[in-house]
Amino acid sequence: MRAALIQLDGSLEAPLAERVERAAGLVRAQRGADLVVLPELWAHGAWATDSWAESAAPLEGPVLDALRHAARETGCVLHGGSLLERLADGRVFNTAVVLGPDGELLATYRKIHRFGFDAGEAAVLAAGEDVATVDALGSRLGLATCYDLRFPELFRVLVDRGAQAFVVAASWPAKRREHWSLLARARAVEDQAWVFACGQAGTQAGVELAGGSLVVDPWGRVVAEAGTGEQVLEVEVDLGEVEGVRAGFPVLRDRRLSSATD
Ligand SMILES: NC(=O)CCC(=O)C(=O)O
Repeated sequence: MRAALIQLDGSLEAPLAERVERAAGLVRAQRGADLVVLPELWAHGAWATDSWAESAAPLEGPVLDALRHAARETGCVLHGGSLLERLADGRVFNTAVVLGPDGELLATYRKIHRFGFDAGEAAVLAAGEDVATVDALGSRLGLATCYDLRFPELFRVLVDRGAQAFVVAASWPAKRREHWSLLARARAVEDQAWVFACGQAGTQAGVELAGGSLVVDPWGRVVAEAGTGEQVLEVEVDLGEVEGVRAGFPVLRDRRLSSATD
């Protein structure tokens, strides 16, 4: 299985339509990839909180359409990063979308853990309540977004639902870069699962972004890691390795406490 993580530059200088076309073009350029991943809120700006009120929109719209077309043209499973989804009742969620090779929407995931303590995302957005998995590429993928990476219980719930790989869309800041790679590896080791973690590069709304997108195998080894600039991180992996690791070193079987949610 070939994966391509598109670590976009987070600059918001170009108009939205241009940025969407550019991101879609980069997806289309990944012909031959089975899984393509975009970062968190790449179209709206994960750190551009002040403009969220005007840029949030219903999920069905031009950005999702562009992603659908790109997935179809590339023939890949596309984790389209996340979008600011406005509901009819006015609530806004940070919603990740996964599309199939025919452009069909396979899954959505509304970010459960909002970043910012009492400000930013935590003050402006509604919290998702449901975990999400998607069956694709002969595996079950569990979805998580950025700050979620700090909450191992979410990943345990995903494992209990059969997840063998986690796809994490993020816009992690440079000042906590060490946490990013450490947490991605920790989730891989403790859950014996693949981690595909796609971040952003550059500077956005005054925040320097970490880049450093990475793919971690179910043994906790980093098999591919991006630098700090815009980059497409390509890697060939065998998702089926999970079963061998879990059978050969069966720590998940030794659990004594069940996860808090079912
Ligand atoms: N967008 C985010 O969720 C940022 C998370 C973050 O900066 C952190 O966990 O640290």
